[in-house]
Amino acid sequence: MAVATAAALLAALGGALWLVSRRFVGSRAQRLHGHGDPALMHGKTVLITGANSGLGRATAAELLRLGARVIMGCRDRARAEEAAGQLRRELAQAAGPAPDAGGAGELIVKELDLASLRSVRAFCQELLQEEPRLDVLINNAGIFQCPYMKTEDGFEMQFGVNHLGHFLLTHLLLGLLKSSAPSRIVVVSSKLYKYGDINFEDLNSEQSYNKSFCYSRSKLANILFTRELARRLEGTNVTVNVLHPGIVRTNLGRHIHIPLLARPLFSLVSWAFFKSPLEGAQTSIYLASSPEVEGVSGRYFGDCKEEELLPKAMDESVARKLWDISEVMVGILK
Ligand SMILES: NC(=O)C1=CN([C@@H]2O[C@H](COP(=O)(O)OP(=O)(O)OC[C@H]3O[C@@H](n4cnc5c(N)ncnc54)[C@H](OP(=O)(O)O)[C@@H]3O)[C@@H](O)[C@H]2O)C=CC1
Ligand SMILES: CC1=C(/C=C/C(C)=C/C=C/C(C)=C/C=O)C(C)(C)CCC1
Repeated sequence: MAVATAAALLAALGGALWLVSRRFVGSRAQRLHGHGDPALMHGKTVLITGANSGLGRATAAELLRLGARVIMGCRDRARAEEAAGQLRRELAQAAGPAPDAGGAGELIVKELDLASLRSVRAFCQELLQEEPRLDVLINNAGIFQCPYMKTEDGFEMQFGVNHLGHFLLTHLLLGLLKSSAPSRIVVVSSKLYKYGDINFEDLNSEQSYNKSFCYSRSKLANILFTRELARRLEGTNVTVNVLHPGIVRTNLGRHIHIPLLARPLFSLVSWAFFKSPLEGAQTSIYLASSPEVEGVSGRYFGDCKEEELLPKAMDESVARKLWDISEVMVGILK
């Protein structure tokens, strides 16, 4: 009995030490790649969708630190202004009492609801009037496993926001990206694409709705979109790449129901095993800024390295068909 208790205590102590050391090591390894030049993004304009929270917020913070003019495309102005204020304060604190004048970038908040094609069009119209250039577009915003809902235009919400909203956004900004070339498009997908399929006969999930399948389908659509766009952009000096960030502690899981009593345990587990937003944002930052990926297009990345895709994510005929149907759905082609 005494031996069993001692063993249990030792195991608990060992586990706790391991968790703490993992966090300690993790915090030292938050930045996977050195951004060498602190003014790497000076003079560059970057648009990040969903930049008020999680990965988008961390990506905005880093690119701002590297000197970019960062446009935060967010659906809720109040939440976005609050995040922008915090980011500006963090930057000022990091700069200390004698900030390097002209070194850090600039943050601009703009309203963009990807669940509304009207909002996407209004956002782009304003951006095209105000911005002479766009060097990087980061399609980051996303919604995960929500209950069945439709966008303003009647699309299943996850497919509508994660794929179709970004599809129209990219289409409307492509001219500016081309005239700003060399320029980059970065698409945030997920490893969960593996469990999705593009079921063309029910893209709005009216016959049946499975929230996990629909999330995976939208993330597979992100990859097929990237590969088809890369093909169409050959020779333009505009590149497009897609990534998965790993499992990251963000607000994405807001629609997952966890019983009240289990939440502390879940928080502990996520604290120990999930990446921090800054760790999770490394591949987005890398693809947006690193000279290493200059000219690289149509590839899939994780942890700042290229990874292989399943055949279903490389199927050119599915990618073309999805492209054609998406054009009709967002009203580019009647
Ligand atoms: N966290 C993870 O483990 C993983 C995340 N990802 C992907 O990373 C991306 C970022 O997610 P993450 O940072 O984790 O999650 P968060 O929920 O923290 O951030 C998502 C962002 O998307 C915004 N958003 C949601 N719906 C809309 C909309 N209709 N219009 C405009 N913006 C919208 C949210 O705005 P608001 O704050 O107003 O809700 C928020 O800013 C997503 O594409 C997600 O699929 C992929 C794999 C794993
Ligand atoms: C961290 C965390 C949660 C979980 C989030 C999860 C599990 C998100 C997983 C997202 C993945 C794997 C997306 C892949 O594309 C909860 C439930 C909101 C509770 C509060 C803390």
